[in-house]
Amino acid sequence: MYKIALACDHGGYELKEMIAGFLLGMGHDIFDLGTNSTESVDYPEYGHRCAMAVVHGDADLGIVICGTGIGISMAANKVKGARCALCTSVEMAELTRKHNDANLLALGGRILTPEQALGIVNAFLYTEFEGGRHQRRVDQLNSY
Ligand SMILES: O=C(CO)[C@H](O)[C@H](O)COP(=O)(O)O
Repeated sequence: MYKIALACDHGGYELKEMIAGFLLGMGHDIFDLGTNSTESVDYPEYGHRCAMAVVHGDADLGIVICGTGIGISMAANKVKGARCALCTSVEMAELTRKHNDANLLALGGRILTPEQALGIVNAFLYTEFEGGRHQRRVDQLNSY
């Protein structure tokens, strides 16, 4: 079971709440970093907050959500050690775990259906990093 940090802006709030329920139902711990309503907020603060929690070991993995997933993934990736992947398909979620050892997943609350989002989250949580040649590349990412 994982401890998973969650953060969103107003565009991702409804999807965050649904994912939180899904994760709790599967027995994971969650670390909810907000926002906690549909009132307008600025996504950089939330993406940064979630990535800091993961990089500092307060959570095993993070999930960040804004309207598109783009801005909040940009914010998360500003944090050294964060490897945040914006995914729109199960295949992308599997490949970013296998190849990039992504430690944060970004989703678009205005882009994905709830069913698509849960499939992506499930794939992200249950796919392992393959290591090997990919480790060398992740090491390069981590060195910048
Ligand atoms: O997707 C996003 C960033 O990438 C934001 O959720 C979006 O820009 C918010 O827009 P608005 O203030 O019009 O609700």
